[in-house]
Amino acid sequence: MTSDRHWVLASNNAGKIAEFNRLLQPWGIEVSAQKDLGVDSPEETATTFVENALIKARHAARISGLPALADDSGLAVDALGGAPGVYSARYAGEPADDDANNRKLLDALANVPDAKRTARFHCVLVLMRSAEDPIPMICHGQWPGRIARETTGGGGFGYDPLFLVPEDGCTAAELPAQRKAQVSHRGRAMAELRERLGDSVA
Ligand SMILES: O=P(O)(O)OP(=O)(O)OP(=O)(O)OC[C@H]1O[C@@H](n2cnc3c(O)ncnc32)[C@H](O)[C@@H]1O
Ligand SMILES: [Mg+2]
Repeated sequence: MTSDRHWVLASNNAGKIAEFNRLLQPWGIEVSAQKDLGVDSPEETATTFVENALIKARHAARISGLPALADDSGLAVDALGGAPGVYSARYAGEPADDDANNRKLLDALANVPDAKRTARFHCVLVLMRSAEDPIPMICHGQWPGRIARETTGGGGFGYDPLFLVPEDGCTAAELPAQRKAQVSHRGRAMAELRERLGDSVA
């Protein structure tokens, strides 16, 4: 297990970084966002969340010399055969634009009835103790929900304003940050990581 108390967070997404800072706060580990350590974003060339997360973690660990935590995540919509999936960030093209992605998703689902608008967020986390770590720790969280017919709410990021959370009766963008951190795909993956790290974190 890692004993290093300073990790690099291998993400450039401000929304994710805020969620990780909240989730990691009780762990007693200092976490730096990769850009604060001069680490750029690698190209996400793979077709799986797992491989893209490995690419991000390995790149950040190599350049920073620190243990690296990466998240590759996305929205899988059943009526679209799992799209946008690993391409969620660039669904409407590059550079990534959350509003354009949400508009494209609404257009794609325009003729899909409510009962068939089911979807889930996936989050794959990778923790690499070093760039050469031969046994990266890989955790997966999922969050089932439904795609709304219009955007609602100002919190979160990405597809949150379109993602209806059945138990809460609102979109993810309307949830308090603390609640999203508990129940989301990212929160669930982090809970798995926390459990597997056991006594090696506070
Ligand atoms: O690669 P990094 O730098 O971490 O940032 P990114 O935004 O490019 O991250 P991904 O490649 O993992 O793409 C994930 C996309 O999936 C969507 N997404 C993931 N988690 C989400 C969440 O909690 N709420 C809303 N949308 C989310 C959102 O569009 C993200 O841009
Ligand atoms: Mg990305």
